[in-house]
Amino acid sequence: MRCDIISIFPEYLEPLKLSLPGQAQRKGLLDVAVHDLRDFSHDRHRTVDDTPYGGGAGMVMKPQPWWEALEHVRTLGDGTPTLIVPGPGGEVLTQRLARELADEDWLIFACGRYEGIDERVYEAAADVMPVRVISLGDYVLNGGEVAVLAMIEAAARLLPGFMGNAESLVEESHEDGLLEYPVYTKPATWQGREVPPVLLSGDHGKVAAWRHQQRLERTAARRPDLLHASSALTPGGVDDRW
Ligand SMILES: N#Cc1c(-c2ccc3ccn(Cc4ccncc4)c3c2)n[nH]c1N
Repeated sequence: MRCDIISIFPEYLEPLKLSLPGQAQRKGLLDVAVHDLRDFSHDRHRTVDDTPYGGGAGMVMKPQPWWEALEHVRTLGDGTPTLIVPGPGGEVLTQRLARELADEDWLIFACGRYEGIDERVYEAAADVMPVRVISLGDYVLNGGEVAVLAMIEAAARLLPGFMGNAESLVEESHEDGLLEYPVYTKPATWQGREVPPVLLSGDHGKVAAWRHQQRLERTAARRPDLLHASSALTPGGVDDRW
C-alpha cells in the first residue's frame, strides 16, 4: 500500500515512522510519503488560505495549492489513487471501513485545516479519482492530521504480514462486533488482586468459554448498540458489518 499525505504540518506525521507503521514500511508493506502543501503555493508568503465567500468566521483553504499538490502527487505512483479527505462531515471510520482502506493499493490523504478546503477541490478531484470524506467520529478536531494517523494505523495493521501474529487480530474489539476480553499477565497476585483462576487452569476450552462470556458482558455494559448485529452471538458466524 502506498500512502501520500498532503499537509501544512508535515512534522505532525512523523509518528508514522515509529512503531507498527514504521515496521510495515521496513517490511515493504507500506510506503508513506508526506508533502508540504505550502510547497505548492507561489506567493511570497506561501499562502494557503483566504477569507470565506459569503462571510463567516475563520479561513478557507485555497483551491490552487491543493490542486497543484494533488496533480503533483498523482504523477508519483502507478494507477489511480483514492483521495481520502478527513472531515467532521464524513462517513465514520469503522473496522469495516479500515478494511476497505487496507484493500486499496494507493491512498492520497488531504489534511485540511482552518474551516476546511474549498469545495471545488473535491469536485475537481472527483473527476480524476475516487474521493471519500472520512470522519474519526462525532467530535470536532482542528485539522485532518490526527485523523490520518488513526486511519493509516487502523488500515496498515490489517495488511497481510503486518502484524507478526495474525491470530491477535481475530478476537479484537470490533473484529466480529464484540469488545475484547480482559487480559492479564504475571504476577498471578498483584496488590492482593488475583488473576481469574480459569486462566491458570490450563483448560483451553474453559478459557475460551470464559473469554467469550467476558466479551458478551463487556459489550452489553459498554456498547449495547453493538450487540444487536454481532455475529459472535452465533458462534462461527461472520459479521459483515465491520
Ligand atoms: N476526520 C476528522 C474530524 C475533524 C476534522 C478533520 C479535518 C479538518 C480540517 C479542518 N478542520 C476543522 C473544522 C472544519 C470544519 N468544521 C469544524 C472543524 C477539520 C476537522 N473533526 N472531527 C473529526 N472527526
